[in-house]
Amino acid sequence: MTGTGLDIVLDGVTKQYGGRAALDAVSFTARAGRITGFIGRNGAGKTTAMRILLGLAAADTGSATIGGRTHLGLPPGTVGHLLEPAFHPGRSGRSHLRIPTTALGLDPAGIEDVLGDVGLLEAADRRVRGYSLGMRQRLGLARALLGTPRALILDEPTNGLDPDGVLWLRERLRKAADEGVAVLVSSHLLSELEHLVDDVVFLQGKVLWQGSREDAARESTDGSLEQLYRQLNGTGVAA
Ligand SMILES: Nc1ncnc2c1ncn2[C@@H]1O[C@H](COP(=O)(O)OP(=O)(O)OP(=O)(O)O)[C@@H](O)[C@H]1O
Repeated sequence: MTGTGLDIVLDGVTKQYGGRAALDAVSFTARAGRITGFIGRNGAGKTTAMRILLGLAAADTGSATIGGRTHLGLPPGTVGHLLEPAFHPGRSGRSHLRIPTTALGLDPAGIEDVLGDVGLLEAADRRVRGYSLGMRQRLGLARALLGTPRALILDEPTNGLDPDGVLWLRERLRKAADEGVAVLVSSHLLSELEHLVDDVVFLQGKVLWQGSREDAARESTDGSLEQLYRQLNGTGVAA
């Protein structure tokens, strides 16, 4: 189960690293009850924006809020996230879920639910060192879905997933959005996002374009996100 949603809002966020702007006055809203695709080249600032939303990096100017509050001001467990997941290779998948479950005071039965959800029940007691890339990604998603998150922030969630995993994720994120959760998902796979998102934000340090999937289809000369990406970047090369 996921909880009723909260808008994810970046408002005029600028972030510089070594005098170069990774984000330049970036503003967008990923609305509750919708899936927002976050699209951009390598180095476009997607991860930086997500790190700022999660309180892992500080904006130089502007604000990053979820339901009107910064991440620090939210009750623990409000935001499920998948961002460069790190696991202890010597611990089992299940034990990686026990820690946040205890810390957040969640019902331990939820661990079995999410393990079943991501298809890791059989492998749950094996050490993560023996997991494939896709299994690690599933474990990261299980952690993001624990409890009743009201917003989901997922950086490249389809990385390493097999076709079953991709299809499962698509349905799971739609279910979350239908329950009112705000879902912000970055991906390099434009074709994957075609089938997933309600709204899109094209980022290249600045917001190049944002709007609904329907508006994107109207803007794109052939209706696809891939073509709109080409138009915005003035290039024949897709991400
Ligand atoms: N901690 C850091 N120190 C210095 N520069 C950084 C740091 N984090 C990000 N950057 C720089 O900020 C810019 C944006 O990086 P970011 O990782 O946010 O992009 P991205 O869109 O997530 O890229 P990718 O698709 O490759 O994951 C890049 O130029 C990157 O080198």
